[in-house]
Amino acid sequence: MADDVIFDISDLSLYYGKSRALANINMKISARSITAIIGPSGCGKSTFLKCLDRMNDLVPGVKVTGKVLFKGKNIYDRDVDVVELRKRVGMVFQKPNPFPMSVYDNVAYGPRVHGIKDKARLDEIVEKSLRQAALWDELKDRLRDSAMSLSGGQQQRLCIARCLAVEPEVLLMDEPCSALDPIATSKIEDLMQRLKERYTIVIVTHNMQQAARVSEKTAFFLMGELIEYGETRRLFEAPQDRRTEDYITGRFG
Ligand SMILES: Nc1ncnc2c1ncn2[C@@H]1O[C@H](COP(=O)(O)OP(=O)(O)OP(=O)(O)O)[C@@H](O)[C@H]1O
Repeated sequence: MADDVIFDISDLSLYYGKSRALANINMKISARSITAIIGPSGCGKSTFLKCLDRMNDLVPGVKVTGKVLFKGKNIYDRDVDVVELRKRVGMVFQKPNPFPMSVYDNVAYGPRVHGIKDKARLDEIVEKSLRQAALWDELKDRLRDSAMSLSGGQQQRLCIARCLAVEPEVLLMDEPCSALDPIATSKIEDLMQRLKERYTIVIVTHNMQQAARVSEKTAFFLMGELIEYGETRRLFEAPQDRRTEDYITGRFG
């Protein structure tokens, strides 16, 4: 359904200096669904993800060509406010990276930066965000504790809550479970299933079982190219490209 497309990417290429890390990517990402990005190390998964909120702008010598339409507007246009873009498109990283401050202050950080000062309003946002991240019951009596005292899985859900606090539309997740044990991983996966009713999620994962479990669509990247993209079940059960088949059956990667 065309009206469900939130990102429409065309002819996207990215160069680090002279070296091309992404080559002519064409891809449409559906709203309120989970899209998984898979592929061997160095194929450009993280680079691609970072193109969706212009995090690559921070790397010196980067050149991006092509278009990334977010709800119809090219985010690489000159008039785009990158701070506003990153509010709408949040990022969760591989290693949980809470700020060295209390649980409450971590979640209130973004809203405060965006000008919300009222204590009652902040309390409300913190509770709502922690509830959405399935952390409220665990942490409601520890709001003043340091975020660094939480377990790795709790820290990662706190980072998700911190993203949700500024009411984004998209969550980009770069291997969000790679530092977590299976129980914490399954909590994050459950959480993603609940969040996709309201948010668009794009997840980079090395774990093909995870891609198969959580996502509606999967994109397979190889050496900066998008080799195959489609419905997750179809891609894993009946890959159309030999290279996809080789990768998912473990023949290389
Ligand atoms: N800041 C950078 N400067 C120069 N080259 C970079 C930079 N970041 C990534 N690259 C190169 O771009 C290519 C793609 O890297 P990227 O991190 O996107 O791959 P990946 O698929 O996410 O890898 P992994 O699964 O190992 O995290 C690699 O060859 C990498 O060395």
